[in-house]
Amino acid sequence: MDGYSVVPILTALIITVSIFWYFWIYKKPKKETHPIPPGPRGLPILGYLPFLQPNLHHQFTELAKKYGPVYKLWLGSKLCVVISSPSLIKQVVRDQDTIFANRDPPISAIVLTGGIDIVWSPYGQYWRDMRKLFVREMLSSSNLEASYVHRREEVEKVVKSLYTKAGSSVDIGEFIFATELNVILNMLWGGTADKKIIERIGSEFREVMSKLVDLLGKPNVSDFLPVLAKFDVQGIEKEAKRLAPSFHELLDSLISERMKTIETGHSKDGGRKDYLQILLELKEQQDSETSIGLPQIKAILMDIVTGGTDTTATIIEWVMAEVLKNPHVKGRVQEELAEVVGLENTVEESHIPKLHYLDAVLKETFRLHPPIPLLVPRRPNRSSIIGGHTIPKDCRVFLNIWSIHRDPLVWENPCEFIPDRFLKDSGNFDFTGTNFHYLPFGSGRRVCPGILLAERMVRHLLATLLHLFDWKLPEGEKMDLSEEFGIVMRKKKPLIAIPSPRLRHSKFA
Ligand code: HEM
Repeated sequence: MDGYSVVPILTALIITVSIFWYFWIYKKPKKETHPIPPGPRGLPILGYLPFLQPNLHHQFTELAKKYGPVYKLWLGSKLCVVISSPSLIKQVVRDQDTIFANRDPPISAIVLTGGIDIVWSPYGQYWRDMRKLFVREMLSSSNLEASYVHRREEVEKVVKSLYTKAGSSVDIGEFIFATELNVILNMLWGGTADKKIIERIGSEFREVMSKLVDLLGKPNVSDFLPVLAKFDVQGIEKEAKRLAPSFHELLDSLISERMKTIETGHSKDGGRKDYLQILLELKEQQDSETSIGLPQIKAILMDIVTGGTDTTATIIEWVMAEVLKNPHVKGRVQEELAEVVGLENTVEESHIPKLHYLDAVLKETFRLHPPIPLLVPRRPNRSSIIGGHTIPKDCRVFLNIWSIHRDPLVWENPCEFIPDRFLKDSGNFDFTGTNFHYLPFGSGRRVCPGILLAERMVRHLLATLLHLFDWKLPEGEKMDLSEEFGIVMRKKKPLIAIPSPRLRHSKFA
Protein backbone atom coordinates (compact mmCIF):
# COMPACT_ATOMS: atom_id res chain seq x y z
CA MET A 1 0.00 0.00 0.00
CA ASP A 2 1.53 3.33 -1.05
CA GLY A 3 1.36 6.65 0.93
CA TYR A 4 -1.36 8.16 -1.30
CA SER A 5 -3.94 5.51 -0.53
CA VAL A 6 -3.55 5.91 3.28
CA VAL A 7 -4.50 9.61 3.36
CA PRO A 8 -8.17 9.26 2.40
CA ILE A 9 -8.59 6.39 4.85
CA LEU A 10 -7.00 8.40 7.66
CA THR A 11 -9.09 11.44 6.74
CA ALA A 12 -12.27 9.37 6.78
CA LEU A 13 -11.26 7.91 10.14
CA ILE A 14 -10.53 11.34 11.64
CA ILE A 15 -13.85 12.72 10.36
CA THR A 16 -15.77 9.75 11.73
CA VAL A 17 -14.05 9.96 15.12
CA SER A 18 -14.62 13.73 15.18
CA ILE A 19 -18.33 13.28 14.47
CA PHE A 20 -18.63 10.67 17.24
CA TRP A 21 -16.64 12.88 19.57
CA TYR A 22 -18.85 15.89 18.73
CA PHE A 23 -22.02 13.91 19.39
CA TRP A 24 -20.54 12.36 22.52
CA ILE A 25 -19.59 15.72 24.02
CA TYR A 26 -22.32 18.03 22.79
CA LYS A 27 -25.27 15.96 21.69
CA LYS A 28 -25.32 13.13 24.21
CA PRO A 29 -28.42 13.31 26.38
CA LYS A 30 -27.60 15.75 29.15
CA LYS A 31 -27.21 14.20 32.58
CA GLU A 32 -30.31 14.99 34.68
CA THR A 33 -29.47 18.28 36.35
CA HIS A 34 -32.10 17.73 39.01
CA PRO A 35 -31.77 14.13 40.14
CA ILE A 36 -34.58 12.41 41.93
CA PRO A 37 -33.98 12.51 45.69
CA PRO A 38 -31.65 10.03 47.42
CA GLY A 39 -33.12 7.35 49.61
CA PRO A 40 -32.70 3.93 51.14
CA ARG A 41 -32.37 0.89 48.92
CA GLY A 42 -35.02 -1.76 49.12
CA LEU A 43 -35.50 -5.25 47.75
CA PRO A 44 -36.25 -5.93 44.10
CA ILE A 45 -40.00 -5.59 43.38
CA LEU A 46 -40.97 -4.99 47.03
CA GLY A 47 -38.75 -1.95 47.52
CA TYR A 48 -38.75 -0.71 51.09
CA LEU A 49 -42.16 -2.25 51.94
CA PRO A 50 -40.80 -5.12 54.08
CA PHE A 51 -38.84 -2.63 56.22
CA LEU A 52 -41.74 -0.35 57.14
CA GLN A 53 -42.26 -0.04 60.88
CA PRO A 54 -45.59 0.52 62.64
CA ASN A 55 -44.77 4.10 63.68
CA LEU A 56 -44.16 5.43 60.18
CA HIS A 57 -43.70 9.04 61.33
CA HIS A 58 -40.81 8.03 63.64
CA GLN A 59 -39.18 5.93 60.93
CA PHE A 60 -39.55 8.71 58.34
CA THR A 61 -37.94 11.14 60.79
CA GLU A 62 -34.99 8.81 61.34
CA LEU A 63 -34.51 8.32 57.59
CA ALA A 64 -34.47 12.11 57.09
CA LYS A 65 -31.43 12.28 59.42
CA LYS A 66 -29.58 10.04 56.97
CA TYR A 67 -30.94 11.15 53.59
CA GLY A 68 -31.89 14.77 54.19
CA PRO A 69 -35.11 16.80 54.16
CA VAL A 70 -36.28 15.38 50.84
CA TYR A 71 -35.77 11.70 50.12
CA LYS A 72 -37.45 8.92 48.25
CA LEU A 73 -38.39 5.35 48.91
CA TRP A 74 -39.93 2.77 46.67
CA LEU A 75 -42.85 1.01 48.29
CA GLY A 76 -43.49 -1.79 45.82
CA SER A 77 -43.89 -0.07 42.47
CA LYS A 78 -44.97 3.22 44.04
CA LEU A 79 -42.39 5.96 44.33
CA CYS A 80 -42.87 7.84 47.60
CA VAL A 81 -41.18 11.09 48.56
CA VAL A 82 -40.91 12.32 52.15
CA ILE A 83 -40.41 16.02 52.82
CA SER A 84 -39.52 17.25 56.26
CA SER A 85 -38.23 20.81 56.35
CA PRO A 86 -40.27 24.01 56.65
CA SER A 87 -38.64 25.63 53.60
CA LEU A 88 -39.28 22.62 51.35
CA ILE A 89 -42.84 22.18 52.61
CA LYS A 90 -43.38 25.84 51.72
CA GLN A 91 -42.26 25.07 48.17
CA VAL A 92 -44.87 22.30 48.02
CA VAL A 93 -47.89 23.91 49.63
CA ARG A 94 -47.37 27.53 48.68
CA ASP A 95 -45.02 28.02 45.72
CA GLN A 96 -46.24 24.96 43.78
CA ASP A 97 -49.54 24.30 45.49
CA THR A 98 -51.56 23.74 42.30
CA ILE A 99 -49.18 20.96 41.26
CA PHE A 100 -49.32 19.27 44.68
CA ALA A 101 -53.01 19.76 45.49
CA ASN A 102 -53.96 16.33 44.17
CA ARG A 103 -54.57 13.33 46.40
CA ASP A 104 -53.57 9.69 46.10
CA PRO A 105 -56.50 7.80 47.66
CA PRO A 106 -55.84 4.31 48.99
CA ILE A 107 -58.09 1.45 47.82
CA SER A 108 -59.91 1.43 51.18
CA ALA A 109 -60.89 5.12 50.73
CA ILE A 110 -62.16 4.46 47.20
CA VAL A 111 -64.29 1.57 48.46
CA LEU A 112 -65.75 3.69 51.25
CA THR A 113 -66.30 7.05 49.60
CA GLY A 114 -66.02 6.31 45.88
CA GLY A 115 -63.36 9.04 45.94
CA ILE A 116 -66.06 11.72 45.57
CA ASP A 117 -65.78 13.30 49.02
CA ILE A 118 -63.72 16.42 49.75
CA VAL A 119 -60.77 14.64 51.33
CA TRP A 120 -60.06 12.23 48.48
CA SER A 121 -61.41 13.87 45.34
CA PRO A 122 -58.76 15.04 42.86
CA TYR A 123 -57.89 18.72 42.61
CA GLY A 124 -60.21 20.34 40.10
CA GLN A 125 -63.63 21.95 39.65
CA TYR A 126 -65.60 19.17 41.39
CA TRP A 127 -63.41 19.35 44.50
CA ARG A 128 -63.59 23.18 44.47
CA ASP A 129 -67.41 23.14 44.31
CA MET A 130 -67.77 20.57 47.08
CA ARG A 131 -65.34 22.37 49.35
CA LYS A 132 -66.93 25.77 48.69
CA LEU A 133 -70.34 24.37 49.49
CA PHE A 134 -69.09 22.86 52.74
CA VAL A 135 -67.29 25.99 53.91
CA ARG A 136 -69.83 28.56 52.72
CA GLU A 137 -73.09 26.79 53.50
CA MET A 138 -72.16 24.89 56.62
CA LEU A 139 -69.17 26.42 58.33
CA SER A 140 -70.02 30.11 58.02
CA SER A 141 -69.47 31.99 61.27
CA SER A 142 -73.21 32.59 61.65
CA ASN A 143 -73.90 28.85 61.32
CA LEU A 144 -71.15 28.05 63.79
CA GLU A 145 -72.57 30.59 66.19
CA ALA A 146 -76.09 29.22 65.80
CA SER A 147 -75.02 25.64 66.42
CA TYR A 148 -73.50 26.58 69.80
CA VAL A 149 -76.76 25.50 71.41
CA HIS A 150 -75.98 21.86 70.49
CA ARG A 151 -72.37 22.00 71.60
CA ARG A 152 -73.40 23.48 74.91
CA GLU A 153 -76.13 20.86 75.41
CA GLU A 154 -73.64 18.05 74.84
CA VAL A 155 -71.09 19.61 77.18
CA GLU A 156 -73.76 19.80 79.89
CA LYS A 157 -74.55 16.14 79.34
CA VAL A 158 -70.86 15.30 79.72
CA VAL A 159 -70.68 17.18 83.00
CA LYS A 160 -73.77 15.49 84.41
CA SER A 161 -72.45 12.11 83.40
CA LEU A 162 -69.01 12.82 84.92
CA TYR A 163 -70.60 13.85 88.24
CA THR A 164 -72.12 10.37 88.39
CA LYS A 165 -68.71 8.83 87.62
CA ALA A 166 -66.87 10.82 90.28
CA GLY A 167 -64.19 8.63 91.86
CA SER A 168 -64.32 5.94 89.19
CA SER A 169 -62.14 5.32 86.14
CA VAL A 170 -63.12 6.93 82.83
CA ASP A 171 -61.72 6.07 79.39
CA ILE A 172 -61.21 9.67 78.29
CA GLY A 173 -60.82 9.01 74.53
CA GLU A 174 -63.90 6.82 74.30
CA PHE A 175 -65.96 9.19 76.41
CA ILE A 176 -64.97 12.29 74.44
CA PHE A 177 -65.39 10.54 71.10
CA ALA A 178 -69.02 9.72 71.99
CA THR A 179 -69.56 13.35 72.97
CA GLU A 180 -68.04 14.80 69.80
CA LEU A 181 -70.06 12.40 67.67
CA ASN A 182 -73.25 13.54 69.41
CA VAL A 183 -72.25 17.18 68.84
CA ILE A 184 -71.80 16.49 65.14
CA LEU A 185 -75.05 14.51 64.83
CA ASN A 186 -76.99 17.23 66.63
CA MET A 187 -75.48 19.92 64.41
CA LEU A 188 -76.46 17.90 61.37
CA TRP A 189 -79.98 17.42 62.63
CA GLY A 190 -80.50 20.77 64.27
CA GLY A 191 -81.51 18.98 67.45
CA THR A 192 -84.84 17.92 65.92
CA ALA A 193 -84.25 14.20 66.08
CA ASP A 194 -85.59 11.82 68.61
CA LYS A 195 -82.80 11.48 71.20
CA LYS A 196 -83.20 7.70 71.25
CA ILE A 197 -82.60 7.52 67.50
CA ILE A 198 -79.50 9.73 67.85
CA GLU A 199 -78.21 7.45 70.59
CA ARG A 200 -78.80 4.31 68.52
CA ILE A 201 -77.25 5.74 65.36
CA GLY A 202 -74.43 7.25 67.43
CA SER A 203 -73.41 3.99 69.03
CA GLU A 204 -73.56 2.12 65.71
CA PHE A 205 -71.51 4.88 64.05
CA ARG A 206 -68.89 4.64 66.78
CA GLU A 207 -68.43 0.94 66.24
CA VAL A 208 -68.21 1.12 62.44
CA MET A 209 -66.07 4.27 62.43
CA SER A 210 -63.33 3.09 64.73
CA LYS A 211 -62.88 0.05 62.43
CA LEU A 212 -62.93 2.28 59.35
CA VAL A 213 -60.34 4.68 60.71
CA ASP A 214 -58.04 1.75 61.55
CA LEU A 215 -58.50 0.39 58.04
CA LEU A 216 -57.74 3.73 56.35
CA GLY A 217 -54.50 4.04 58.34
CA LYS A 218 -53.13 0.56 57.46
CA PRO A 219 -50.48 0.47 54.71
CA ASN A 220 -52.04 -1.79 52.08
CA VAL A 221 -49.74 -3.87 49.86
CA SER A 222 -52.36 -3.66 47.07
CA ASP A 223 -51.90 0.14 46.97
CA PHE A 224 -48.18 -0.30 46.33
CA LEU A 225 -48.16 -3.40 44.13
CA PRO A 226 -51.14 -3.12 41.80
CA VAL A 227 -50.33 -6.53 40.27
CA LEU A 228 -51.20 -8.04 43.65
CA ALA A 229 -54.33 -5.94 44.13
CA LYS A 230 -56.66 -8.66 42.93
CA PHE A 231 -55.37 -11.02 45.63
CA ASP A 232 -55.98 -8.46 48.40
CA VAL A 233 -53.35 -10.25 50.50
CA GLN A 234 -54.12 -8.43 53.76
CA GLY A 235 -57.89 -8.59 53.24
CA ILE A 236 -58.16 -4.80 53.61
CA GLU A 237 -60.34 -4.32 50.54
CA LYS A 238 -62.59 -7.18 51.61
CA GLU A 239 -62.98 -5.67 55.08
CA ALA A 240 -63.69 -2.21 53.60
CA LYS A 241 -66.33 -3.76 51.34
CA ARG A 242 -67.84 -5.48 54.35
CA LEU A 243 -67.99 -2.28 56.42
CA ALA A 244 -68.98 0.18 53.68
CA PRO A 245 -72.64 -0.95 53.44
CA SER A 246 -73.12 -0.53 57.23
CA PHE A 247 -71.67 2.97 57.03
CA HIS A 248 -73.88 3.85 54.06
CA GLU A 249 -76.95 2.42 55.82
CA LEU A 250 -76.23 4.62 58.83
CA LEU A 251 -75.90 7.68 56.58
CA ASP A 252 -79.13 6.71 54.81
CA SER A 253 -80.99 6.43 58.10
CA LEU A 254 -79.51 9.79 59.18
CA ILE A 255 -80.91 11.35 56.01
CA SER A 256 -84.27 9.59 56.01
CA GLU A 257 -84.91 10.40 59.70
CA ARG A 258 -84.16 14.05 58.94
CA MET A 259 -86.44 14.02 55.91
CA LYS A 260 -89.29 12.74 58.06
CA THR A 261 -88.98 15.71 60.39
CA ILE A 262 -88.09 18.30 57.77
CA GLU A 263 -91.71 19.45 57.38
CA THR A 264 -92.57 19.58 61.05
CA GLY A 265 -89.16 19.81 62.72
CA HIS A 266 -88.35 23.03 64.51
CA SER A 267 -84.68 23.69 64.81
CA LYS A 268 -83.40 24.82 68.19
CA ASP A 269 -81.26 27.40 66.40
CA GLY A 270 -84.04 29.99 66.32
CA GLY A 271 -85.55 28.70 63.08
CA ARG A 272 -82.14 28.47 61.39
CA LYS A 273 -81.63 25.56 59.02
CA ASP A 274 -79.54 22.66 60.24
CA TYR A 275 -76.70 21.21 58.14
CA LEU A 276 -78.63 18.28 56.76
CA GLN A 277 -81.54 20.51 55.81
CA ILE A 278 -79.17 22.83 53.92
CA LEU A 279 -77.76 19.86 52.01
CA LEU A 280 -81.17 18.35 51.28
CA GLU A 281 -82.45 21.67 49.96
CA LEU A 282 -79.45 22.00 47.64
CA LYS A 283 -80.35 18.57 46.31
CA GLU A 284 -83.78 19.88 45.33
CA GLN A 285 -82.34 22.88 43.44
CA GLN A 286 -81.51 20.90 40.35
CA ASP A 287 -80.65 23.92 38.17
CA SER A 288 -78.68 25.89 40.69
CA GLU A 289 -74.91 26.16 40.51
CA THR A 290 -74.62 24.33 43.82
CA SER A 291 -77.12 21.54 43.23
CA ILE A 292 -75.88 18.15 44.39
CA GLY A 293 -77.13 14.59 44.45
CA LEU A 294 -77.52 12.03 47.21
CA PRO A 295 -74.04 10.52 46.65
CA GLN A 296 -72.44 13.96 47.19
CA ILE A 297 -74.54 14.57 50.31
CA LYS A 298 -73.40 11.25 51.72
CA ALA A 299 -69.79 12.01 50.80
CA ILE A 300 -69.89 15.34 52.66
CA LEU A 301 -71.58 13.69 55.64
CA MET A 302 -68.82 11.09 55.69
CA ASP A 303 -66.17 13.82 55.82
CA ILE A 304 -67.97 15.66 58.59
CA VAL A 305 -68.53 12.58 60.71
CA THR A 306 -65.09 11.02 60.19
CA GLY A 307 -63.09 14.28 59.97
CA GLY A 308 -64.82 15.89 62.93
CA THR A 309 -64.86 13.18 65.59
CA ASP A 310 -61.71 11.11 65.87
CA THR A 311 -59.39 14.09 65.36
CA THR A 312 -61.08 16.29 67.97
CA ALA A 313 -61.46 13.47 70.51
CA THR A 314 -57.83 12.44 70.01
CA ILE A 315 -56.41 15.91 70.62
CA ILE A 316 -58.50 16.32 73.79
CA GLU A 317 -57.17 12.99 75.04
CA TRP A 318 -53.59 14.16 74.34
CA VAL A 319 -54.16 17.48 76.13
CA MET A 320 -55.59 15.71 79.17
CA ALA A 321 -52.62 13.33 79.16
CA GLU A 322 -50.07 16.18 79.04
CA VAL A 323 -51.94 18.16 81.69
CA LEU A 324 -52.04 15.15 84.01
CA LYS A 325 -48.35 14.52 83.42
CA ASN A 326 -47.53 18.16 84.23
CA PRO A 327 -49.38 19.14 87.41
CA HIS A 328 -47.98 22.70 87.34
CA VAL A 329 -49.63 23.16 83.93
CA LYS A 330 -52.95 21.88 85.30
CA GLY A 331 -52.64 24.33 88.19
CA ARG A 332 -52.06 27.28 85.86
CA VAL A 333 -54.96 26.30 83.57
CA GLN A 334 -57.30 26.05 86.55
CA GLU A 335 -56.11 29.37 87.97
CA GLU A 336 -56.81 31.06 84.67
CA LEU A 337 -60.24 29.45 84.46
CA ALA A 338 -61.07 30.60 87.99
CA GLU A 339 -60.06 34.13 87.08
CA VAL A 340 -61.76 34.38 83.68
CA VAL A 341 -64.82 32.18 84.20
CA GLY A 342 -65.22 32.45 87.96
CA LEU A 343 -65.78 29.72 90.52
CA GLU A 344 -69.55 30.17 90.46
CA ASN A 345 -69.90 29.93 86.70
CA THR A 346 -69.60 27.35 83.99
CA VAL A 347 -67.53 27.91 80.87
CA GLU A 348 -69.22 29.52 77.86
CA GLU A 349 -67.75 29.90 74.37
CA SER A 350 -67.57 33.65 75.01
CA HIS A 351 -64.87 33.00 77.65
CA ILE A 352 -62.59 31.20 75.19
CA PRO A 353 -60.77 34.20 73.64
CA LYS A 354 -59.65 35.26 77.15
CA LEU A 355 -58.17 31.87 78.06
CA HIS A 356 -54.65 32.55 76.79
CA TYR A 357 -52.82 29.92 78.80
CA LEU A 358 -55.29 27.21 77.80
CA ASP A 359 -54.76 28.30 74.19
CA ALA A 360 -50.99 27.85 74.67
CA VAL A 361 -51.52 24.40 76.22
CA LEU A 362 -53.66 23.34 73.27
CA LYS A 363 -51.15 24.65 70.72
CA GLU A 364 -48.24 22.95 72.49
CA THR A 365 -50.19 19.67 72.44
CA PHE A 366 -50.88 20.07 68.71
CA ARG A 367 -47.14 20.63 68.26
CA LEU A 368 -46.05 17.47 70.07
CA HIS A 369 -48.97 15.26 69.06
CA PRO A 370 -50.39 16.44 65.73
CA PRO A 371 -53.36 14.10 65.12
CA ILE A 372 -52.43 13.72 61.42
CA PRO A 373 -48.60 13.59 61.59
CA LEU A 374 -47.91 13.10 57.86
CA LEU A 375 -50.93 15.16 56.71
CA VAL A 376 -52.99 13.55 53.96
CA PRO A 377 -50.51 12.53 51.22
CA ARG A 378 -50.37 14.61 48.03
CA ARG A 379 -49.85 13.49 44.43
CA PRO A 380 -48.21 15.95 42.01
CA ASN A 381 -50.09 16.26 38.72
CA ARG A 382 -46.79 16.89 36.89
CA SER A 383 -43.09 16.60 37.57
CA SER A 384 -41.57 19.47 39.48
CA ILE A 385 -38.42 20.51 41.30
CA ILE A 386 -38.32 20.66 45.10
CA GLY A 387 -35.08 21.45 46.92
CA GLY A 388 -33.07 20.85 43.74
CA HIS A 389 -34.59 17.38 43.21
CA THR A 390 -37.04 16.20 40.62
CA ILE A 391 -40.30 15.03 42.15
CA PRO A 392 -41.90 12.87 39.47
CA LYS A 393 -45.55 13.17 38.46
CA ASP A 394 -47.96 10.85 40.29
CA CYS A 395 -45.61 9.83 43.10
CA ARG A 396 -46.97 9.90 46.67
CA VAL A 397 -45.69 12.84 48.71
CA PHE A 398 -45.68 12.70 52.50
CA LEU A 399 -45.23 15.97 54.41
CA ASN A 400 -43.76 14.99 57.77
CA ILE A 401 -44.99 17.74 60.07
CA TRP A 402 -44.39 15.58 63.14
CA SER A 403 -40.64 15.87 62.56
CA ILE A 404 -40.82 19.65 61.88
CA HIS A 405 -42.78 20.09 65.12
CA ARG A 406 -39.88 18.42 66.97
CA ASP A 407 -36.98 19.82 64.98
CA PRO A 408 -34.25 21.18 67.32
CA LEU A 409 -33.31 23.73 64.64
CA VAL A 410 -36.79 25.19 64.91
CA TRP A 411 -37.80 24.63 68.54
CA GLU A 412 -35.86 24.99 71.78
CA ASN A 413 -36.04 21.79 73.87
CA PRO A 414 -38.33 20.36 71.20
CA CYS A 415 -39.42 17.22 73.06
CA GLU A 416 -40.46 19.04 76.23
CA PHE A 417 -43.99 20.19 76.93
CA ILE A 418 -43.59 23.96 77.37
CA PRO A 419 -46.85 25.85 76.65
CA ASP A 420 -45.17 29.16 77.49
CA ARG A 421 -43.41 29.16 74.11
CA PHE A 422 -46.80 29.91 72.56
CA LEU A 423 -47.57 32.71 75.04
CA LYS A 424 -44.60 34.80 73.98
CA ASP A 425 -45.38 34.69 70.32
CA SER A 426 -48.98 33.57 70.04
CA GLY A 427 -49.82 35.83 67.07
CA ASN A 428 -47.21 34.01 65.01
CA PHE A 429 -48.86 30.63 65.46
CA ASP A 430 -52.37 29.94 64.35
CA PHE A 431 -53.85 26.89 62.67
CA THR A 432 -54.22 28.31 59.17
CA GLY A 433 -50.96 26.89 57.81
CA THR A 434 -49.15 30.14 57.07
CA ASN A 435 -46.28 29.46 59.46
CA PHE A 436 -44.38 26.50 57.99
CA HIS A 437 -42.90 25.59 61.37
CA TYR A 438 -46.34 24.72 62.70
CA LEU A 439 -48.89 22.90 60.54
CA PRO A 440 -51.26 20.71 62.58
CA PHE A 441 -54.14 21.36 60.15
CA GLY A 442 -52.03 21.27 56.98
CA SER A 443 -51.58 24.15 54.59
CA GLY A 444 -52.34 25.48 51.13
CA ARG A 445 -55.45 24.74 49.09
CA ARG A 446 -55.97 21.43 50.88
CA VAL A 447 -55.70 22.87 54.41
CA CYS A 448 -58.34 21.47 56.76
CA PRO A 449 -61.61 23.32 56.12
CA GLY A 450 -62.97 22.32 59.56
CA ILE A 451 -60.53 24.40 61.66
CA LEU A 452 -63.10 26.84 63.08
CA LEU A 453 -65.51 24.09 63.99
CA ALA A 454 -62.72 21.93 65.45
CA GLU A 455 -61.52 24.83 67.60
CA ARG A 456 -64.99 25.43 68.97
CA MET A 457 -65.60 21.74 69.65
CA VAL A 458 -62.28 21.28 71.41
CA ARG A 459 -61.79 24.44 73.46
CA HIS A 460 -65.16 24.63 75.20
CA LEU A 461 -65.20 20.96 76.18
CA LEU A 462 -61.59 21.02 77.34
CA ALA A 463 -62.08 24.15 79.43
CA THR A 464 -65.16 22.62 81.04
CA LEU A 465 -63.41 19.34 81.87
CA LEU A 466 -60.60 21.22 83.60
CA HIS A 467 -62.74 23.89 85.27
CA LEU A 468 -65.32 21.61 86.86
CA PHE A 469 -63.17 18.57 87.65
CA ASP A 470 -59.88 17.51 89.08
CA TRP A 471 -58.33 14.49 87.45
CA LYS A 472 -55.89 11.86 88.58
CA LEU A 473 -54.53 8.57 87.29
CA PRO A 474 -55.72 5.32 88.89
CA GLU A 475 -53.54 4.16 91.80
CA GLY A 476 -50.18 2.78 90.62
CA GLU A 477 -50.64 3.93 87.00
CA LYS A 478 -47.81 5.80 85.27
CA MET A 479 -48.45 8.19 82.41
CA ASP A 480 -47.37 6.62 79.14
CA LEU A 481 -47.26 9.00 76.17
CA SER A 482 -46.45 6.43 73.47
CA GLU A 483 -48.06 7.08 70.11
CA GLU A 484 -49.74 4.75 67.67
CA PHE A 485 -49.51 5.75 64.02
CA GLY A 486 -52.66 5.64 61.92
CA ILE A 487 -54.67 8.00 59.73
CA VAL A 488 -55.24 9.62 63.15
CA MET A 489 -52.35 9.28 65.61
CA ARG A 490 -53.88 8.04 68.84
CA LYS A 491 -52.39 7.46 72.24
CA LYS A 492 -51.14 3.89 72.24
CA LYS A 493 -52.43 3.23 75.72
CA PRO A 494 -55.87 4.81 76.18
CA LEU A 495 -55.92 7.43 78.91
CA ILE A 496 -57.86 6.22 81.92
CA ALA A 497 -58.39 8.91 84.56
CA ILE A 498 -60.53 9.51 87.61
CA PRO A 499 -62.60 12.71 87.85
CA SER A 500 -63.53 14.42 91.09
CA PRO A 501 -65.73 17.51 91.05
CA ARG A 502 -63.95 20.78 91.86
CA LEU A 503 -67.10 22.85 91.74
CA ARG A 504 -70.72 21.83 92.08
CA HIS A 505 -73.41 23.51 90.11
CA SER A 506 -77.07 23.11 90.85
CA LYS A 507 -77.87 22.87 87.14
CA PHE A 508 -75.89 19.65 86.91
CA ALA A 509 -77.35 18.09 90.04
C1 HEM B 1 -58.43 18.46 65.77
C2 HEM B 1 -59.18 18.49 64.69
C3 HEM B 1 -58.70 18.36 63.27
C4 HEM B 1 -57.43 18.21 62.77
C5 HEM B 1 -56.10 18.13 63.54
C6 HEM B 1 -57.53 18.15 61.33
C7 HEM B 1 -56.46 18.02 60.47
C8 HEM B 1 -56.57 17.94 59.10
C9 HEM B 1 -55.45 17.81 58.20
C10 HEM B 1 -53.97 17.76 58.62
C11 HEM B 1 -55.93 17.74 56.94
C12 HEM B 1 -55.09 17.58 55.66
C13 HEM B 1 -54.56 18.94 55.26
C14 HEM B 1 -53.54 18.90 54.15
O1 HEM B 1 -53.48 17.94 53.37
O2 HEM B 1 -52.79 19.90 54.03
C15 HEM B 1 -57.37 17.83 57.03
C16 HEM B 1 -58.23 17.80 55.95
C17 HEM B 1 -59.60 17.83 56.06
N1 HEM B 1 -60.34 17.99 57.22
FE1 HEM B 1 -59.61 18.23 59.07
N2 HEM B 1 -58.86 18.25 60.98
C18 HEM B 1 -59.60 18.40 62.12
C19 HEM B 1 -60.97 18.58 62.22
C20 HEM B 1 -61.84 18.59 61.16
C21 HEM B 1 -63.25 18.83 61.24
C22 HEM B 1 -64.00 19.19 62.53
C23 HEM B 1 -63.77 18.69 59.98
C24 HEM B 1 -65.18 18.84 59.50
C25 HEM B 1 -66.24 18.81 60.22
C26 HEM B 1 -62.65 18.36 59.10
C27 HEM B 1 -62.76 18.13 57.75
C28 HEM B 1 -61.68 17.98 56.90
C29 HEM B 1 -61.81 17.80 55.45
C30 HEM B 1 -63.12 17.74 54.67
C31 HEM B 1 -60.51 17.73 54.93
C32 HEM B 1 -60.09 17.54 53.47
C33 HEM B 1 -59.76 18.90 52.86
C34 HEM B 1 -59.37 18.79 51.39
O3 HEM B 1 -58.79 17.78 50.99
O4 HEM B 1 -59.63 19.75 50.65
N3 HEM B 1 -61.50 18.33 59.85
N4 HEM B 1 -57.73 17.95 58.35
